[in-house]
Amino acid sequence: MSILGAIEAGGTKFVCGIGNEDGTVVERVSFPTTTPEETMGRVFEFFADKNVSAIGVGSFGPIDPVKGSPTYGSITTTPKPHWSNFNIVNALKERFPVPIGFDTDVNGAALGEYTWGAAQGLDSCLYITIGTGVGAGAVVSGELIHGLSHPEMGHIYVRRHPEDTYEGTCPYHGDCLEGLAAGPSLGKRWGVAGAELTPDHPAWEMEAYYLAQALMNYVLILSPQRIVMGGGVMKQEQLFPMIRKKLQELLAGYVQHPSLGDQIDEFIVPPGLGDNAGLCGALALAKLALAEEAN
Ligand SMILES: Nc1ncnc2c1ncn2[C@@H]1O[C@H](COP(=O)(O)OP(=O)(O)OP(=O)(O)O)[C@@H](O)[C@H]1O
Ligand SMILES: [Zn+2]
Repeated sequence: MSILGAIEAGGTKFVCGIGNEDGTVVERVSFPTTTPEETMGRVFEFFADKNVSAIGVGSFGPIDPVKGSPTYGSITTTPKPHWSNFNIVNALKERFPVPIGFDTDVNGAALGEYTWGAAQGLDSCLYITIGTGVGAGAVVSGELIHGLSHPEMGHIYVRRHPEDTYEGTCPYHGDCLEGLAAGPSLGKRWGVAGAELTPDHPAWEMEAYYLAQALMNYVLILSPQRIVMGGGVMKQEQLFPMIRKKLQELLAGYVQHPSLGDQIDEFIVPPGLGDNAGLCGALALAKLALAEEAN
């Protein structure tokens, strides 16, 4: 079996790992994201003696994941200092002459859940993370979604909760989904970090209201067979039943399917790969790159 390399390239930290085609991670390291030179130096050092057959990168964005585009492989317009227009794929290729898979962190996580996790055996799934930001990726008919670039499903507009006067944190849109529902918005709205709010706090009803609206839009547009919800905020397990119920209320019976009815507990689920969802996602991108190279 081939040895595969995985890089979860986050805006705060990078996680590098080694694994195999079963989705098993055998070694991992993590370090803070500083400058591209320093951070990639540590990546090169980690993989130098690992003899990997392919490397997958699940990256923070926005990125250019469209093969054939002149800027394919780069992080494009990030406000993060030094990383704008940095081409990760080219940097890796210069060092390691193996297939490199590259996609958004959330497209990677969707592929990982589809390949080894909570969406195994299905044709489609959507993965959404509610963390420092909100992002979602999807597999549809067995393929990751790309287009002009990649979907940005965390920045959709949602109807405002009647009792919410908070302006929203998104630097681009103010009160888009990410602005109203990502982890930092909880702290700013309620004056206490999300992790400190008790499970019966009204914050969670509002949070579920926003997330259920987002899920309704994804159901109506993509019709995924399963929705996997991860990220720091979804550690609040009470959100799952609240989101399922609100989604059913919002859909109001318009889309008829058992997954939206009495089987909704299996439709909206936590990551099957747990806290490894991100790294396994990158591993799945490596596996895909290796398979594409063979074709
Ligand atoms: N138990 C918790 N309950 C509620 N919010 C939490 C909890 N744990 C973490 N958070 C919030 O989740 C956010 C961090 O999310 P996460 O751990 O997914 O990190 P991240 O990788 O930085 O996020 P992103 O994927 O957006 O880059 C913070 O805003 C934090 O306040
Ligand atoms: Zn936004």
